[in-house]
Amino acid sequence: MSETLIRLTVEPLTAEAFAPFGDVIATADAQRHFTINGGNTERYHDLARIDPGPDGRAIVSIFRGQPRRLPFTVEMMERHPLGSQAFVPLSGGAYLVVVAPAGNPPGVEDLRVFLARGDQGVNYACGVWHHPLLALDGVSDFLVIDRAGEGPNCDEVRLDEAGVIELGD
Ligand SMILES: NC(=O)N[C@@H](O)C(=O)O
Ligand code: NI
Repeated sequence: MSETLIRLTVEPLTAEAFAPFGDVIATADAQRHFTINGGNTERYHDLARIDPGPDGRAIVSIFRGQPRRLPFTVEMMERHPLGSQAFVPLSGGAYLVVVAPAGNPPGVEDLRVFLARGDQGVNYACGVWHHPLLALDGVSDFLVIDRAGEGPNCDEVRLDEAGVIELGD
């Protein structure tokens, strides 16, 4: 395995940029919102395509992530071939999202890195490669919606070349 460490570019998370990988769950990106409850509440409607697959069941969990130290070296990626996986921050801190298109195992050149705000969630579409949770600002809770059911639903790959994430210039 090469010892090359490539510095990865970090992009701000936007629905447009993330569209090839899934959905951004945020009020600012709602295609549709409307007032309910007699005017008390605004519903930001249908923000993500939750896909537990034909034989699965959507479940809701909470992940309590320890903060990652920067610079962070991305050495592996994973995917869930049988269902989507959504992360919605509950603690309000920023976090990192590292993804690559579904399909063949990615190389470091295929990685996209996004810095997500604490008011943005993400939903990885079925089979999209991603790095496991990368919380930044302290111990962080995330509501997670993904699949329970039969069959292996987590493939992991090690990258031939690692990528390094640093924030700031
Ligand atoms: N393994 C697990 O449930 N977590 C990962 O899928 C992840 O994306 O954090
Ligand atoms: Ni995952």
